[in-house]
Amino acid sequence: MRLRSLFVGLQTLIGVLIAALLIQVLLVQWQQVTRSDEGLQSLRQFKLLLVSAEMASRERGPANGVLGDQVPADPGKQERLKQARARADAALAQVQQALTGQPKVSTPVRQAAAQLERARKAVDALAALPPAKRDAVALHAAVGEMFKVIDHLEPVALQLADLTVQAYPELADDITAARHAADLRELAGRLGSQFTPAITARRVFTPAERLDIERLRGRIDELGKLIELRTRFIETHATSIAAAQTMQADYFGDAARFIDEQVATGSRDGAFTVDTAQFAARYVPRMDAIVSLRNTLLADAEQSAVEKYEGARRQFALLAAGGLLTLLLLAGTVWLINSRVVSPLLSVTNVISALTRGEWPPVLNVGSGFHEVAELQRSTDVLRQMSLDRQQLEQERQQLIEQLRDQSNTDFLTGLPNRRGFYALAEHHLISRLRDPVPLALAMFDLDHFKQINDQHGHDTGDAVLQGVAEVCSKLCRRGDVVARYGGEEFLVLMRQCSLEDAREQAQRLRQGISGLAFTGTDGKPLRPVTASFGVTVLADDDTDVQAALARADAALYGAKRAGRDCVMTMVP
Ligand SMILES: Nc1nc2c(ncn2[C@@H]2O[C@H](COP(=O)(O)OP(=O)(O)OP(=O)(O)O)[C@@H](O)[C@H]2O)c(=O)[nH]1
Repeated sequence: MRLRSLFVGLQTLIGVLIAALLIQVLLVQWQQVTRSDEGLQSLRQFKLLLVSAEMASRERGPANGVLGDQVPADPGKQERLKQARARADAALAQVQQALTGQPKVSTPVRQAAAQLERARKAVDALAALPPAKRDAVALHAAVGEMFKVIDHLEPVALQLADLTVQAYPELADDITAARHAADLRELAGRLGSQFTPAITARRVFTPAERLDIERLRGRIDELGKLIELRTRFIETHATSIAAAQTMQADYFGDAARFIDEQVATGSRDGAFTVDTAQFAARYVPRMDAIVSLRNTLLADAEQSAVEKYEGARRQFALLAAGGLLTLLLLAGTVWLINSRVVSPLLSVTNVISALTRGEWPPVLNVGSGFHEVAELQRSTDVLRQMSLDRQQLEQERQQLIEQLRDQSNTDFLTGLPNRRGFYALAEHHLISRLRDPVPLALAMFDLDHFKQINDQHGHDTGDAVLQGVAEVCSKLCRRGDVVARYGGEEFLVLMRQCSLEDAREQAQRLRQGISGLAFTGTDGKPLRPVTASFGVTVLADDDTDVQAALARADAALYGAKRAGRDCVMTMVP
């Protein structure tokens, strides 16, 4: 596997794993935030619900006042009832609005509101009768209708309390104690209502009233103990503990003693020393401590819930930021390792591979990696540079060899192939003849009395004559024919596709061309015409080299010299 693929694959895998883990953690944390938010909403709804139950409960006091009065009732009492009803309506409307979209809990609240309307009608109908016609049973029935309102609200309170505790288990004591306090306020109110008929008629309790009063007092005591137990464990909120102590002193101390006195009077002779208004003025304010405890417990619980909710949100934000930072760091690390380690290593590998294959190595970007990698790049670049130098030297050496070979095959004076060059070219022609059999002819010529030119006009003039002869012969010969200087003033012409007769004629043309040349001596006077003697032959079909043909041409040349020079002699194989 290639290094880059491995690297990219591994990094992708790690990135995906980290991202998956991060998403999982964020999801869990977000659920915590959502749960805390929902719990907080439930707690606030719970609070509103308890307030609305309290308001509905409080309405019974002024209702009792009107029911115990003349017809028409005292305007002050009627006004108090009106205000109490308005407060109850407002509280119920508020809780109904808060519960919108939650049919499970909003329906019972709606039913409670409807029940309250029914109870009010019953109260109003009874209050319209003369006092003599308002018997105990009718009064009980009217007040009972009002109690039913609370019966509708109680399960909702329980449900909202449960939802709150599910989100905030640590607030279980606060919430339960608050619920107990609300129940206590309700029962305390009901207890007070139990005295109204007896006090109004200044009579002893009926057995049913006595039973209800005792039952209520028993439940009230029980709730008092439960509240004490719950609040004992609430250590974080000193305000709640203080409110609980105040409630114990106010209600279970002062109010309980007052109730004891009234119970004793109602059980003994019914000679109450207070009327209903005085009873209410003495008793009702003591219940405020219960409401205060409930409110304090809920306020403390809400404060804790808000803190926890904010904490969950903060933690989520921290986790999200941390996760994002981790991913960014990972991406940065990947980029850094890729650009500073992997890529430089791959470029070094490419260079070394090219070097080992003997190819031209690619350019290396030195210094793009970390210190150690850059060191490796520098070393590799030195190797690369050395290899380039070596290859350049090798090229130059090859060029030099070529040049030397050319020089060793060429006559430096005339530029014609020398003897060595002639043999090489002749061999090439002979090899070609194996594939393509064509007749080859050979002419050898020698300048006549050349020594005299040297002697009379000097070597430079002799050289100029040799160059002039070489030039005219090259011009007169066809392309592909070989004109060479065999040595001294002796030349060779190898002619392709040429019979002996054709060769002889070509030799004549060359001879005439040479004799037609005009040279000037060192003294500025023209030289006498230069002539040459020619020996011509053809190569035999089975000749594998030019030696035999050279010997015949030489012999024919010798013949031409003996025949008086400046002529052409031929010899057949
Ligand atoms: N200037 C010059 N002279 C050369 C060169 N090579 C050979 N020679 C001269 O050519 C002359 C050849 O003389 P010979 O062999 O006696 O021949 P010749 O004088 O031409 O007489 P024949 O061949 O018998 O006609 C010598 O004097 C050589 O020194 C050269 O490259 N330049």
